[in-house]
Amino acid sequence: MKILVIDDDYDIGTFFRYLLVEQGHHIDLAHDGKEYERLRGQNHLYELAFIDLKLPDTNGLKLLADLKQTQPSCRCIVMTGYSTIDTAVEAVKLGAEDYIEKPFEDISIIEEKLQQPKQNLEADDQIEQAAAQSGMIMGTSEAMQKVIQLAARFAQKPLTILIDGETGTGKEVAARFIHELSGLRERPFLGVNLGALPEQILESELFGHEAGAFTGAQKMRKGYFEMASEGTLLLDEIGEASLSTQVKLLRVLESKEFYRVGGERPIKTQARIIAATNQDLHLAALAENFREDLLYRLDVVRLTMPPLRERKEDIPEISRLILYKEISEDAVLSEEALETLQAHCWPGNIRELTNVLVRAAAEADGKIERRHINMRAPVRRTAAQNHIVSREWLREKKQELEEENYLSLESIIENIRNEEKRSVRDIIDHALMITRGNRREAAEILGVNTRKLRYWLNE
Ligand SMILES: Nc1ncnc2c1ncn2[C@@H]1O[C@H](COP(=O)(O)OP(=O)(O)OP(=O)(O)O)[C@@H](O)[C@H]1O
Repeated sequence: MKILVIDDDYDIGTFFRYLLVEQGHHIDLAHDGKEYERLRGQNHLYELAFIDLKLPDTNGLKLLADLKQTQPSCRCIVMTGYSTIDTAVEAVKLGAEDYIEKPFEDISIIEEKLQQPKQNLEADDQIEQAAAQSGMIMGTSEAMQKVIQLAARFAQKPLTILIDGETGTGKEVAARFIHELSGLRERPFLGVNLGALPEQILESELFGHEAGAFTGAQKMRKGYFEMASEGTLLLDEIGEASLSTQVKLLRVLESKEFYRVGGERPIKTQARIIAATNQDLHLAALAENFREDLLYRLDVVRLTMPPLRERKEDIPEISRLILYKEISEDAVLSEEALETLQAHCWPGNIRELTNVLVRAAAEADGKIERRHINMRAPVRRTAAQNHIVSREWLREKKQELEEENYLSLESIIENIRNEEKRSVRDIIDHALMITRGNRREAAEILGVNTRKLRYWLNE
């Protein structure tokens, strides 16, 4: 095999040469960017490259990107110290097959890389299987394929994964998918919704409690961290966690240890943590509603689930499979019905699509036509709508509101509008501040395109 090793440490070069030449491989060494350029000029074709990320005259990521561009079939493994794990994650996103940490604990990890990787077919099979087990419909859209590839690359690494995306996009399904792919599938997968429980109950749910820790705690009980130990723990709706829960989570992520409520003995956890949120945690951190240090711990690998409106080509397959699963294999959609589904913007994403399909199937009792598709979820009527609204009642309400605020209705509305504008401006200002005025990056943080941001700025 023809192998390229890029590392400024001469000892590492010697080590590789000794190991690889002895096994009959051909090896080229580059100690910096300049030597890489020289080899590049000689048009060698490599099957495998080991690339150190820290080089004296350039960045290993740059060389990796160049190598992947000029020789896409060359498998690249980056070498990194644990402190540069973020860069290693970046490298995998750029196309590196894997990263290995230096110093090498034993050489088997390098020898493993000398074997041909698992056939793509086999890897594809594993992905299909994990999708089936987790109930994830993958579709073929580019947006979703990117997420799946990224998930597959990181599933087996002991890294924390943050999954974000709008409500109903399948964050929980994706977490199960990762668990299935991770090699932990025989171990437990547990999910806990951090927004659903009051603070004190949540603490004992997460960490467990000792017998007698509080009134009613008659027996010792294990918490999620303990039950999921060695498996996967999904911290769902992490953006809803109170600041004090955030502190406790940070402590566990840092030390891999926790105490049961009322306990004195630290308990170790190996649980692989996946966090999910539909909030922009970076904005929440800016507003000081989310701890930055915790965000940094969680946001090692981020998967952003695409909204359904950005994967409209997947709607036929998703609809067909949902109907098959939820209704029957005979339930079918007419062409027009499908067109209607593809034209909708789906603010509630796949959850909303499921509800719409189930309602339509109930109404159609056979082939689903356009007329059976009703996007609007049943709207809960407000008190005012149920009231037989009289002029009298309206006048009274208006008066009540104006007296409460010491202002006319018109001024109240004006104030609300100004207040809204001010908070939007604050958010945009902050986004520009942390990106040092880079509009493209700021727009990315805010989840809009640069044209929209420009429009907002003009506004
Ligand atoms: N890719 C998918 N394949 C099949 N079903 C999906 C997919 N994505 C979402 N769903 C279905 O949509 C519903 C919502 O999914 P899920 O709970 O994973 O979304 P979520 O992003 O975690 O939502 P929320 O933020 O509101 O908790 C579930 O019924 C789930 O089965």
